[in-house]
Amino acid sequence: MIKSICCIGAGYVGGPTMAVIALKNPHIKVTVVDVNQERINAWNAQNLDKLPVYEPGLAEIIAQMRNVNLFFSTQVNEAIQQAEMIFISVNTPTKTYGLGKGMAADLKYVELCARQIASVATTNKIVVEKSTLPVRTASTIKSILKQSQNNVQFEILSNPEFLAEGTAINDLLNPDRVLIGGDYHTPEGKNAIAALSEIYKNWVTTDKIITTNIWSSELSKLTANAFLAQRISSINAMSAICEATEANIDEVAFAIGKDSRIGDKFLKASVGFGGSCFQKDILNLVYIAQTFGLNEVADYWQQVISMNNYQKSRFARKIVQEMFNTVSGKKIVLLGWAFKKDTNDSRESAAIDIANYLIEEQAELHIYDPKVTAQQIFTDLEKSTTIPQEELATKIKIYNHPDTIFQQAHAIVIVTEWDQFKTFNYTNIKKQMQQPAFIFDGRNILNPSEITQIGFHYIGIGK
Ligand SMILES: NC(=O)C1=CN([C@@H]2O[C@H](COP(=O)(O)OP(=O)(O)OC[C@H]3O[C@@H](n4cnc5c(N)ncnc54)[C@H](O)[C@@H]3O)[C@@H](O)[C@H]2O)C=CC1
Ligand SMILES: O=C(O)[C@H]1O[C@H](OP(=O)(O)OP(=O)(O)OC[C@H]2O[C@@H](n3ccc(=O)[nH]c3=O)[C@H](O)[C@@H]2O)[C@H](O)[C@@H](O)[C@@H]1O
Repeated sequence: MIKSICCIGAGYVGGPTMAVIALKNPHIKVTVVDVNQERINAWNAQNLDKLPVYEPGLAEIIAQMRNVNLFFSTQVNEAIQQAEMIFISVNTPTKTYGLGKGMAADLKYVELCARQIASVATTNKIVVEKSTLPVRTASTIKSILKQSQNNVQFEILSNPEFLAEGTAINDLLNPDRVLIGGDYHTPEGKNAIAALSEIYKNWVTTDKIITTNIWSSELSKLTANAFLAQRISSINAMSAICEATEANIDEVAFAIGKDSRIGDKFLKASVGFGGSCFQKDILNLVYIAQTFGLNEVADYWQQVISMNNYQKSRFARKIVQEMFNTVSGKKIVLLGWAFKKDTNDSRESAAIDIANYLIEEQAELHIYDPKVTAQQIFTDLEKSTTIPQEELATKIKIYNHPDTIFQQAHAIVIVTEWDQFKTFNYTNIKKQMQQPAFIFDGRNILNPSEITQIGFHYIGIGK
C-alpha cells in the first residue's frame, strides 16, 4: 500500500487534486512541490484568502489537512526521494517558439520533471502523468527515466484530470470517472494500476475507475476536451443564426437538450469559451493530426477554435455597432474578468479579447471581478496589447467593489456569469448611467424583459 505521494506542480490541478487525495487518504503523506516559491508560500499562508487558487470548498480542506498529511514545499528533490508515487502536474502550455510554435504542447516542464526524477530517485517509483499530454508522451518519459544510473525501476501511468475550475472540489469528490492508463499486460504494470486504484477507491466506486492502455488514456483526455469545446462552438454558431432569424438560442438549447442522445449540459451560448485548456488542447490535437498527415481531421478540429474566435469578435463588434458605431470616449463597465464564475483564473478569458477590442475603439473601460486581482487584470491586458503601459493605465480603471462603478456609464458588458451580477439592483444602476443605457449580456444571465422594462437597451447572445 502506498504511504507517500509527491506531486510536482502546485497549480490549479496539483493543489486541489492533492488536497482531496490527502483528505480521503489520511494514511498517505502527500507533498505538493513547486519551483515557484511565491506560490508555495501562498499555499502555506495562514490567511486562507491568500491561497493561490480560489475554488469553492478548497480553503476548508486545506485548513483541515495542511501540515497533517498534506504539505506544500519547494524541496523537490527531497519529496521525489521520499515518495513511492510521483504525480507530474506541471503546466503544458502551447509552444511559443520553434517547431510546432502556436500549436504543439510545450513539454519542456514535463521533460525537466522526468530528468529530475531520473537523477534523484534511489528507490522504485510509480510515475503518474496528471498533466494533459499529447498521445505517446509516456514513451518520452519512459526513455528519459531509463537513463537513470541508480538501478531503479519506474512504472508509468496516465491519470488525466477531468475537473473543471469553479467546481473542482465537487468534481474531485464526485467524479464521473477516474481514468487510469497503464501497461496492463505486465505484472509490474498491473500492480501500479492497482496501487493507484486503491487510492481512488477510498471514495470513488469501482465501476467509475476505468483502466485502458496508456495511449488511449492520453488521447481520451484530449478527446474529452475537444468534444466539450465543440459543443460550445456548435451552440455559439447557432446563436449567430438565432440573431439573424428571431429564434432564441436558450429555447433552442432547451429543446435539443431534451433529446437524451444530446443531453442538456454544456449548451450555454456565451461570449466564447476561455480557460487555459480548451484552446491549448485542441491546438495540440490539430498538431498531432497534422503530424500524422491527417489534414482533414486537423481542419475539422481547427474549426472549433475558429468559431470561438469568431464568437468573441462578433460580440465585441456588436457592442460598437449597437452604440451608434462608436465607443470612443464612452465609459463602458466590464462585469467579470475570470474565464468563468467561481474561479480567480483569467487565462485565455474572453474578457481579454473583448477589452482589447474596446480599448482599440478608444473606450474607457471600468472593470470589476469579484476574485481576479487588479494586478492580474492589468498584466493580462499588458501582455496582450501593443499599447504602452502608461497609456494603458489611462484607459482602464479596475475596481475592488462595484459600488461606484456605474456612475455616468454608457454601457454594461457582462463577460463572466458571476451569480452576484444577477442580483444587482438594475433599477438603481440605470438611474446612475448615461441614457440610453445599454446592457450587453454575454452570458444570458439576465431576464431580457425585466431589464428592458427598467428601460435598458438589452442585447444578449443569440436572441
Ligand atoms: N487548470 C485546469 O483546470 C486543468 C488543467 N489540466 C492540466 O493539468 C496541467 C497543469 O495545469 P494547471 O494546474 O492549470 O497549471 P498551473 O500553471 O496552474 O500549475 C503548474 C505548476 O507547475 C509548476 N512547475 C512547472 N515546472 C516545474 C518543475 N520542473 N518543477 C516543479 N514545479 C514546476 C509551475 O511553477 C506551476 O506552479 C496542464 O497540463 C493542464 O492542461 C487538466 C485538467 C484541468
Ligand atoms: O482540461 C481542463 O482544463 C478542463 O477543461 C474544462 O474545464 P474548465 O476549462 O475549467 O471549465 P469549463 O466549465 O469547461 O468551461 C470552459 C469555458 O467554456 C465556457 N462554457 C462552458 C459551458 C457552456 O455551456 N458554455 C460555455 O461558454 C465557460 O464559460 C468557460 O469559459 C473541462 O470542462 C474539464 O473537464 C477539463 O478537465
